[in-house]
Amino acid sequence: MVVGSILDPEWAYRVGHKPFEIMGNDVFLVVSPFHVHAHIADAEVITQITTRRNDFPKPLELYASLDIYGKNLVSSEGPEWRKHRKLTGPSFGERNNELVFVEAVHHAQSLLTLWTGLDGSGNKTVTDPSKDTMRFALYVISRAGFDIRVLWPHEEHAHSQDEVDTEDSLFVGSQVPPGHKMNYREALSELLHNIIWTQIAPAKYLMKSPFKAHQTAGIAVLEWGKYMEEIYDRKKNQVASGQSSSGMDLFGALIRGSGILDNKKQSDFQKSDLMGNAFVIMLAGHETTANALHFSLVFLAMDWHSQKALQDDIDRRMQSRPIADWTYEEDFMKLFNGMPAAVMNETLRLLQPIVNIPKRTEPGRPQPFTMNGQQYTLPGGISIHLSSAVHRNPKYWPAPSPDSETTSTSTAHPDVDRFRPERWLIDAAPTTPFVDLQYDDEDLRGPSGEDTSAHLFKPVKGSYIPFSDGYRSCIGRRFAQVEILAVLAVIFSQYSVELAVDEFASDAEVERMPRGGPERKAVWQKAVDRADRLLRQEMGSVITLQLRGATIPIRLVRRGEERFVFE
Ligand code: HEM
Repeated sequence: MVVGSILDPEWAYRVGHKPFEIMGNDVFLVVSPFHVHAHIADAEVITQITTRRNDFPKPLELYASLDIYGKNLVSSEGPEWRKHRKLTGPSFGERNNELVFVEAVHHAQSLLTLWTGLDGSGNKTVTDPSKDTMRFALYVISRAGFDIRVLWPHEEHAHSQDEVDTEDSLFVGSQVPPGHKMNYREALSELLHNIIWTQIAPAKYLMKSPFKAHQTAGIAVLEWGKYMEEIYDRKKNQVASGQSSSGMDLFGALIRGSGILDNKKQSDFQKSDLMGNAFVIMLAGHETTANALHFSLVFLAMDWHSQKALQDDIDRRMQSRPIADWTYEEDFMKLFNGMPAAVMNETLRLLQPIVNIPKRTEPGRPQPFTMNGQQYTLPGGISIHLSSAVHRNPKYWPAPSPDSETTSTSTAHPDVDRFRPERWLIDAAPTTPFVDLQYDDEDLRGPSGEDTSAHLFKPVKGSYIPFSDGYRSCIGRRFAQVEILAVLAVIFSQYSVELAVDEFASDAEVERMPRGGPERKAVWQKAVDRADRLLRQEMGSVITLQLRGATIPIRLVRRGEERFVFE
């Protein structure tokens, strides 16, 4: 069973820590005549790998598909990576988080309107919430990062063309603008869906292929490139004329930082470097966050007690102040120290968007490491997988107190494999003081501060790596945390999320079943079992881990109007 499982590249998501238990070790090698793979679920070893950047570089061949528009921060190593990190790093400082918070709150309300209707009554089935969370996260990064305002279809009528034309920012909506074949959102979403094809041929040849998927990929590559060109030209003119924009203004910062407009100096950068970075930040900046939001909603819909605890915690922390008064400065830390962060952390623990963080050793350069006081060596020229199974390694993840209730899926799964955000609340007092990594160059670092709140359970260093760790950790970690916590707070301060049960019973049938009674519970349980099966079996990664070929429909209902509450 284990041998069969580990041939699946995403086995760590499907079977968790089991193979390590059977092997009796949290590091094991899979050796074939062609290659050696090391799988690692030990926190101490993971920390050594993430902090020794030169000994354990990234396998760049895996990132080639991200180079469509140019080399970038994600797909480079060594001195080239330093160059890209220095260019992009300054845009991710603390001062930009306010903007991310504001945009996330704004778009969260638009998302709610889409899901609950203009009158906010809700209780309508959202068949594929992942599509909308993807749209939400794309709109936040577009505005916060690139000054592009994307209008939701239900909001387009509220913006006259005159208003749109006089704004400094670029407005894009569902219309296909002149000179384009796809709207902005379609171009990126088609590109991401079909990115694999970009590896077999350049866009202009893909467009001539008899296969629809190839043609779509080709068009999407060119379309997205055109949008980027337009944004670049617009920004270039703004920078050249000394205009400044608020917030991250990533493109502006890239143009200024690269010195590309400075005719007197030889720049280290080319336009393709700016395009390449803009593309990967847009991509990395929305798919991961969208998944985390989507899965948080589904997990909470399956677990009424955790959802209620979340709502109570948000009410207590935000004290029913109107959403319009929420600010990053006053409110982010409240959310980061409480149940909203516990929900976010637990979702990322169970469904880490990048299942195996890939590293390697250089050929001919074996690398020593220590584990439990013993010295070992990883051979040179091998692939290394920092396995998300470390997130389900029982030695790092104590169960929450037995009296923290759960209505979630059956207790058939071991605790460590279940969604229990309460496990993050078990040690509410700050434990050891936070010790930040020493970076040899401050410009190379991403966001400062802790991965998780000091007021919540503090995982052993290296045992919780949804954002990776060390030098090559996620530069957008704080961006993502601000965004996810803001949207969770907006949604759950007003609404509850439930699984839609349309497949099992009509609305009229549900209404006839007594509230809280066994008949209703049986229907709800069917929806939970289906969702549980899909989340455990039907996911796959193209770039990040997502549901593939199936959806888990949900409904948002006003708080107090829930249909499926069982004590
Ligand atoms: C829940 C949300 C997110 C998760 C779980 C996540 C996870 C990760 C992980 C695991 C890596 C390391 C990848 C590797 O080693 O191959 C990474 C890198 C990166 N992430 Fe994120 N990310 C998230 C959100 C974001 C956001 C919002 C942005 C930008 C706005 C972003 C931009 C990047 C970039 C540019 C890198 C490459 C950094 C480097 O190599 O120096 N990510 N992310």
